[in-house]
Amino acid sequence: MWRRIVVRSAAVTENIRRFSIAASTPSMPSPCIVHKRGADILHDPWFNKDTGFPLTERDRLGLRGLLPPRVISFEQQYERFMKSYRSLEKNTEGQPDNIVSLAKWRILNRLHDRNETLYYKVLIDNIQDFAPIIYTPTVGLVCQNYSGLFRRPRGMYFSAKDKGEMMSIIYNWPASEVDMIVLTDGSRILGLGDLGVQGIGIPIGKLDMYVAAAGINPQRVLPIMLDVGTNNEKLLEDPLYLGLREQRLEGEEYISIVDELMEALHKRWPKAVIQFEDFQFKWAFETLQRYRKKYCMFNDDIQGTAGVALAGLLGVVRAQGRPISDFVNQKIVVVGAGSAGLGVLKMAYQVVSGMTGTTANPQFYLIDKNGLITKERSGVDPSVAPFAKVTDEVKSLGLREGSDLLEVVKKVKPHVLLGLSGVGGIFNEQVLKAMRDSNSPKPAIFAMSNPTDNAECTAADAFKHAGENVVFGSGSPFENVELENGKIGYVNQANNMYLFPGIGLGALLSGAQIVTDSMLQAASECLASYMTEEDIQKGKFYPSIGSIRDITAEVGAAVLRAAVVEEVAERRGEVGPNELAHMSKEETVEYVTTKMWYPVYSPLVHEK
Ligand SMILES: NC(=O)c1ccc[n+]([C@@H]2O[C@H](COP(=O)([O-])OP(=O)(O)OC[C@H]3O[C@@H](n4cnc5c(N)ncnc54)[C@H](O)[C@@H]3O)[C@@H](O)[C@H]2O)c1
Ligand SMILES: O=C(O)C[C@H](O)C(=O)O
Ligand SMILES: [Mg+2]
Repeated sequence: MWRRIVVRSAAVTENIRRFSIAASTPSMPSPCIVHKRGADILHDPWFNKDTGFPLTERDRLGLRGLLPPRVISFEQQYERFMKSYRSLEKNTEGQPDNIVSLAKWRILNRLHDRNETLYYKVLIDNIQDFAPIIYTPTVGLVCQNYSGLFRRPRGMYFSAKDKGEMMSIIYNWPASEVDMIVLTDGSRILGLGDLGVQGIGIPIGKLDMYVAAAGINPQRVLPIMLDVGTNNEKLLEDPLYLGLREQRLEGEEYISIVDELMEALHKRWPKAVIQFEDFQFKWAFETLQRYRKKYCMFNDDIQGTAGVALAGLLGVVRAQGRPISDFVNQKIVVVGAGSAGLGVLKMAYQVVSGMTGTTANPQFYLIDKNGLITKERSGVDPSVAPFAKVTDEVKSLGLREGSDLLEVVKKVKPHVLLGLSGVGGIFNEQVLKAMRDSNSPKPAIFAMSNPTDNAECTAADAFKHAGENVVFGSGSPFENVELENGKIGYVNQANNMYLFPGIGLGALLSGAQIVTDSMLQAASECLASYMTEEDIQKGKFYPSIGSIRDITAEVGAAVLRAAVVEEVAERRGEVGPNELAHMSKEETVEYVTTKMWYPVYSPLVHEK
């Protein structure tokens, strides 16, 4: 017995040592095997280096004569791209925002289609500037115009017509290894509604963030659109619409097609993590329940958003100068009882129960398009029911079933007003002024709906009407606000981008069979504790997007550790749960960091 333990821990120590060395020794990029030659390489964005191919490589790969003779370094290519991007910015000055954003998206997309290594290098180094183009909010505009913008396919497209054949279609994907999959059916794209096949832009944007923030190798990501029709009449009538021109599948027909796709994905890539994204309410919860114990999957809108919002809500308590345990006394009004709003409330209830050791009945209020939700409401969805308020409780405040937002804010006087309704401007002047009159020293306003026009209020309006003392977060980026007192009103981007890349990365590296609640909680706690007291006092609850790779490594490590503790981790390559269990927190972060892909030109080695 003793002998076995000693032998095992020696091996563990050796593995940890090897990783520490790997982390600290700068190494040559590993060679990359390529099964093609000549022009085929130039036309493959995974391998293409444009004018960056060294002469020896041109010789080896049959590229001589196919490129101008001069070799341009990676750094020079980078500079050249950035120069053309900056000149586009200058040339489009004064034009409408949408036109400028789309022009920026086009130039980045062209690079993405041509040379992925350079694309991800510019993306990572300029994430602050480029995230709003390849991700929220511009990605919404791209989805709305997708059929017109379409030039080249990206990812896989499955449709209702593929039923019965998905298991074979899946093998049409050229990469033998896939780590991260983001899947949508296009039914609730941001706050823009049903965009059918055009919703493919969302998985593409999310996976770009996976590469940029979590260092997932872009050769191992797979965006998927499951086109089961659309109920969007405008799209159905559009002769250039690229999806199925029929109404969405419903009921058993719908779920059986998702079942088939999930089975096919699992069969070919059993270790891949699958993120569900932008599914309409009725299927978001149903599919999560159906698959979360069977596959390594999570729903970003429900679970990723919850963790990010919770980190913000705990930040509000800290900003008020109260101990975290005071969270149980916070009055929070959540506007929007959909996938996102319910996800947030569910996690917030769990935290309160954890803190109080009892079944929670906190002062959290839920509003949907029909107003305040109470037990009196008939026909409430079972996922909403636990958050409906007891009628007598709201009566004592002078409220009733269906009370409107303004009334609720006036009577409840919440510490936090959190919007996940998809309705732009719903936090209007009156509502914001009512927040100013709440008793909180630092009222918090989270206008989390996307894209920008769907935000419940703008940052400027929040500071103007609710007072310069407010703390503010929004799903889409807004500029910081110059306040009349000469200070800066800080804008937090309260977006699930701060968690989903780390959740996916941690799940992947731990080899987790499933994504558990404690892995998700670990992610949220990690984000919540990332900000210093000084940051919090300045109203900063989330890191700046420039540090997204750093926070993602931390979140990834936290998720990985939770998976090991919960014993859902499995060996993936040379490091298994045993070795991971023996790593300190710092070693885990270091391990996760060494596993992140970074864009450099690897020497290409041809193999038949
Ligand atoms: N910031 C983030 O990270 C993040 C994450 C997920 C979702 N979101 C955004 O949240 C929004 C909602 O997403 P979802 O998946 O929950 O959508 P959903 O369709 O599931 O839910 C929307 C909810 O809003 C309610 N609603 C509609 N009109 C309302 C009104 N006038 N007043 C009050 N409530 C109203 C609906 O009744 C419904 O309960 C979207 O805009 C999405 O972009 C943001
Ligand atoms: O995509 C985003 O920016 C966040 C979120 O997943 C959403 O659906 O709005
Ligand atoms: Mg989403």
